[in-house]
Amino acid sequence: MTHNEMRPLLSVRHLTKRFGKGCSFCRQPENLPPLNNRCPRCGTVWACNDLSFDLYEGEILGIVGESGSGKSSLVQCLYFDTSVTGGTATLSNYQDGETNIFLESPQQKRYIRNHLMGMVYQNPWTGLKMNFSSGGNIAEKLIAAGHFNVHHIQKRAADLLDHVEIPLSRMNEAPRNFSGGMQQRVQISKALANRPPILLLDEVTTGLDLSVQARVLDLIRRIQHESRTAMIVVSHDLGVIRMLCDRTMVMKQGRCIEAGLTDQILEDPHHAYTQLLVHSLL
Ligand SMILES: Nc1ncnc2c1ncn2[C@@H]1O[C@H](COP(=O)(O)OP(=O)(O)OP(=O)(O)O)[C@@H](O)[C@H]1O
Repeated sequence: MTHNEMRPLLSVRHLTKRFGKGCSFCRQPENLPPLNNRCPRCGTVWACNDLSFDLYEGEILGIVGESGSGKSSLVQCLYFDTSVTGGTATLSNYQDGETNIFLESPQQKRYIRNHLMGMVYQNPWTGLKMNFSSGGNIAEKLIAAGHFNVHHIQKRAADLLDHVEIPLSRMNEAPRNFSGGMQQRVQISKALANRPPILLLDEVTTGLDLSVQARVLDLIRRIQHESRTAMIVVSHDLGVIRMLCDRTMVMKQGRCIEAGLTDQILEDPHHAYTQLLVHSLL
C-alpha cells in the first residue's frame, strides 16, 4: 500500500510556535525576511512557522537542519513539553483522528504521553530520573499508564533493559553511574515501556563517541524493524538521517524548505541550503 492510500498515524497541519508576543508586522508571515525567524520590529522568534507533515505507521521521518532551525521546538510541541501558538495535530488511533491533540485537557495530554508517544531527549538528564534505579525509571512510566502489578512491572523492566543490552545486574543501579551511551539506551527503553506507536527522538546520538553512536543507531533500527514503531528522528547530522530515515524534512529558520524521500533529497537536493548540507556530508 502506498502512502497515498494509507491513513497517517500522525497528521500535523500549520504548526506554529513563537517565542514572544508577535506584532501586527510579523503576524503576517510574508512580512518576515526570507529565511529569518526573528521579527525585525518586535524581536519575536518564530521557532516553527507553518509546518505541515504526516507520519505513517512503521516509518522513520527525519527532521534535519542547523542549530536554531526549530527542530527541538517541533518535537517539544508534539510531546506537549511546550505549548503551540497555532496549528493542529491529530492521531489516527486517538478519538478517530478527529481531535486536535494540542487543544486537549492536561489529563488527556498525559494519557497521550503515557500511551501513544514516547520521547527520547538529547540530554538523558531531561528524560531520566538520575536518582532512581534504571528499573525504577521504567516502573515510573508503567505506573503512569495504570500498571500496578509489581511482578509484571519487574518483568517488563527487565525485558526492556535486556532488549537495549543493559546487563540485568545493573537494573537496580541509578543511570547517573552509566556511560552516555548506556543512559541513552535506558532512556529508549523507558520511552518504549508502554509500547507507544510513535517515538520522538531528539538528537539522541549527539555528543556520543562514534562507536557508541553506531550502537545506539543500530538499536533504533532494530526497534523499528521489530516493532514497526513510527519515529520522528531530529538531527543536525545528515549522516544519522541517511542511516535511519525513509523520508526527510529539511528545516531552516523555523520553516520547511524541502521534504521528500531521504534518498531523493540526498541525490538531488533542490534548495541551496540542502545542497550545502549534502555536500558537507560527502
Ligand atoms: N525558550 C525560548 N525562548 C526564546 N527563544 C527560544 C526559546 N527556545 C528556543 N528559542 C529559539 O527558537 C529557535 C528554534 O530553537 P530550537 O531549539 O527549536 O532549534 P533546534 O533546531 O532544535 O536547534 P538546537 O539543535 O541547537 O537545539 C531558535 O532561534 C531559538 O533561539
